Amino acid sequence: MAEKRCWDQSQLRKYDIPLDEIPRLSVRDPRVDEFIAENKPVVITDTKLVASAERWDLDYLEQNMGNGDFSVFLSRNHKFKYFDDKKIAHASGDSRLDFTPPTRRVDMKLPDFTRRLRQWRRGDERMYLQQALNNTVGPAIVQDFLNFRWDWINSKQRTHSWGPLTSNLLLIAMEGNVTPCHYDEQQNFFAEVRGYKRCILFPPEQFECLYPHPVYHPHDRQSQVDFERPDYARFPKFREARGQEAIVGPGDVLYIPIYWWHHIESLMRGGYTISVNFWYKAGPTGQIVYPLKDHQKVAIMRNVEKMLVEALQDPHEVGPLLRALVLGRYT
Ligand SMILES: CCC[C@@H](CC(=O)O)C(=O)C(=O)O
Ligand SMILES: [Zn+2]
Repeated sequence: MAEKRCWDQSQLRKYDIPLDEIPRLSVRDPRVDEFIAENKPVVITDTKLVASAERWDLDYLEQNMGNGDFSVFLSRNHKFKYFDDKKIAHASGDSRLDFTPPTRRVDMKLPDFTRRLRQWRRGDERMYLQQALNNTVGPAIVQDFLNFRWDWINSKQRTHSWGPLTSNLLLIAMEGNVTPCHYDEQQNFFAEVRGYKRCILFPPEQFECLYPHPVYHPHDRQSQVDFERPDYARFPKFREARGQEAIVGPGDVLYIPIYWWHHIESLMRGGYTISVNFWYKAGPTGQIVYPLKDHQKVAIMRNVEKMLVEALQDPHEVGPLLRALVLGRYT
């Protein structure tokens, strides 16, 4: 029986990128573990992982989130491109780094956030609450958190020898908000609690099509390509990018494998969305097997960049040195 779809194509932003579909498998399907073992994305349904959060809406959160401060990012447009503010200071020695932060972070109490959300008018800065769940939340939220299906997710962590859980981010986005394409160095079970999010993923081997900022740059790990207005002159291989897409809704859990690129948007005209992610450190590398996997080569490239910036001090000398090393010799 065809699932009743709660969204339509008009709610998705238009990109000129060919997209395949990420498989959706029931939590009881044994192929789920095969996908995770192979570091391949999959939408897992019926996990009940965050079923205890099904009742989370703005009113409930306002009543029960306690009086703690929450990190809210503000943007003058719909994009919330992550940046590492520690790298601004470091790179500021490099005068030619013309970095202007695309968003600003403010601390807000939950009631302030929900009020500003309700009062939001076109032209106001968009908001995106992104806060690690911690012990400042109220007892009802603690109870909901403790009632997450830790048995299921802990069994996945064990089965696949992942490292420790590092954090659960509570994500409350306005409809239409976009987290532009980037990769993380952690395994991620991305649980959708409320609303619908469109996730576009690319495998690590598409590194050459997605042109990440240099490692020393505040936008390290983020793609330089603006999906809405790609600069094919600077990023010609972006034409070869081919993504995998999933629209996740309440109760869905998307496995975002470590080092996989992902662009995530809250559907337009879909109302605010609530997600909780589960980030895990990678497991031990174990036996090195050749040829190396693509994500291992990304890790090697990161280390080479870090070593060269450290050795040369001036990041602008890295390009010329690598060109001298490669051109006419390793080409
Ligand atoms: C700050 C993290 C945001 C999230 C994307 C999104 O839901 O907007 C993501 O990129 C991840 O879970 O890795
Ligand atoms: Zn991410």
